[in-house]
Amino acid sequence: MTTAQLPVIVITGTPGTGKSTHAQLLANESPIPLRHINVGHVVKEKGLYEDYDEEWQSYTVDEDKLLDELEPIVAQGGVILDWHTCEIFPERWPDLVVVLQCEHSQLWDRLEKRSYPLKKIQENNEAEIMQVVLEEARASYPAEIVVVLKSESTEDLEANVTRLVEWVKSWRQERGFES
Ligand SMILES: Nc1ncnc2c1ncn2[C@@H]1O[C@H](COP(=O)(O)OP(=O)(O)O)[C@@H](O)[C@H]1O
Repeated sequence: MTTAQLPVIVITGTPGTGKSTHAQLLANESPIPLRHINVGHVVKEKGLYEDYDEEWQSYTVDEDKLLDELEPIVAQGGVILDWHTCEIFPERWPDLVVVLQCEHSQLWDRLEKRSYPLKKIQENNEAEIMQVVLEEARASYPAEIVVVLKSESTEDLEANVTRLVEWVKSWRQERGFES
């Protein structure tokens, strides 16, 4: 947990479940400044990977370099870490871990629109059915900070972000910070 006056929120879930959409809307609607960090973009922009697999269209991330890059940013608080995996983040980092879920045939359609290779769509779809990311989150963080939210419609998105904004406010109030 950060000692900063602003929380650290991880938004995770299988690719396509809506992490970036949620993180951006939360950053826009939060009453206090929250910086949306798309971790995948940081990996690419800063070259924090060992390899790129053409066939799977995915990067093998250099986890040590990535953690070194993120540590000072996270230490300031007020960040939303948006990534499809969360287990590499140290347990002390997040105040809240949001796992987004989406019905798998809808997820398939979303991934198809991204022109992912078929096997990458299949792999992600199976991971969603098997709740791989949720298992990872539960294995890595205390149960009380892990929240599962459905992300299948605009109504879900809006309700989830409203709920997260309320959580941010109460997190600040509980610690005696003005909101
Ligand atoms: N709750 C939702 N309802 C409808 N469409 C959504 C929802 N969440 C995400 N989407 C759509 O699904 C696609 C993938 O969303 P994105 O936020 O990029 O996912 P991720 O960051 O998890 O890969 C986008 O086209 C987005 O508009």
